[in-house]
Amino acid sequence: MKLAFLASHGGSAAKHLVQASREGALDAVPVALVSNNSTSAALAWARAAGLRTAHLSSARYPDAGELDERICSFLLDSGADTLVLSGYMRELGPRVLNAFAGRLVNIHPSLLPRHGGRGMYGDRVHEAVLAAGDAESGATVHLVTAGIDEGPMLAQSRVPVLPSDDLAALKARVQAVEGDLMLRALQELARP
Ligand SMILES: Nc1nc2c(c(=O)[nH]1)N[C@@H](CN(C=O)c1ccc(C(=O)N[C@@H](CCC(=O)O)C(=O)O)cc1)CN2
Ligand SMILES: NCC(=O)N[C@@H]1O[C@H](COP(=O)([O-])[O-])[C@@H](O)[C@H]1O
Repeated sequence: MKLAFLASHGGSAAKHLVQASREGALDAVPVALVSNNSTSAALAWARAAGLRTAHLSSARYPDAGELDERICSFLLDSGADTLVLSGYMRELGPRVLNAFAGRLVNIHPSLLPRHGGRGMYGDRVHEAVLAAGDAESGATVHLVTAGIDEGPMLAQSRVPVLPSDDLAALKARVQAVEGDLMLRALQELARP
């Protein structure tokens, strides 16, 4: 399995997968990372880890079709056969979706289908969980399809929501389970 990643910020799940690959816990070779954020920590650690990297964004390519093509070409040229979204905050276009159909996964910081869809990302998700008074939250790994967060779910990990929780506490508890959840999902995907 040749892994590529898309990340907008820290790319923590991607970093966990790279570490697992290096330690032999995942039969995969990380090859590339793309970010829409030129100052993202993900671009920095990916470069340091020897991955091919690119900054590809709507600011550089305002035409959505051209951006989709640029991302797709870069990923295919890297030799990637599997694509992981690790906190990527933009809608993927049809070229990337088609090129990696069935081998394209995303991690979302809630128990989908609750608190997902357009506009639901990052801290907004945890704020929605707290506002709804949910007794539990967690993370979901799902296959990525055209509709935002609508693809088939591959794995979920549940955490309690405590009465004392604020945004930071809930976010930290959810993020603490994301890396191993993504690893479990990729191990399943890698199985022959
Ligand atoms: N075609 C698809 N593209 C993406 C999917 C998907 O399922 N199908 N998943 C998302 C990941 N994601 C949540 O898991 C997500 C990310 C961002 C948004 C969103 O509303 N973004 C805003 C812009 C936010 C910003 O730039 O800071 C927007 O597009 O208006 C929703 C869900 C990734 N892509
Ligand atoms: N809808 C997508 C979404 O909200 N993804 C979430 O963004 C965070 C990225 O953090 P990171 O960049 O530090 O890994 C993660 O918690 C991930 O689940």
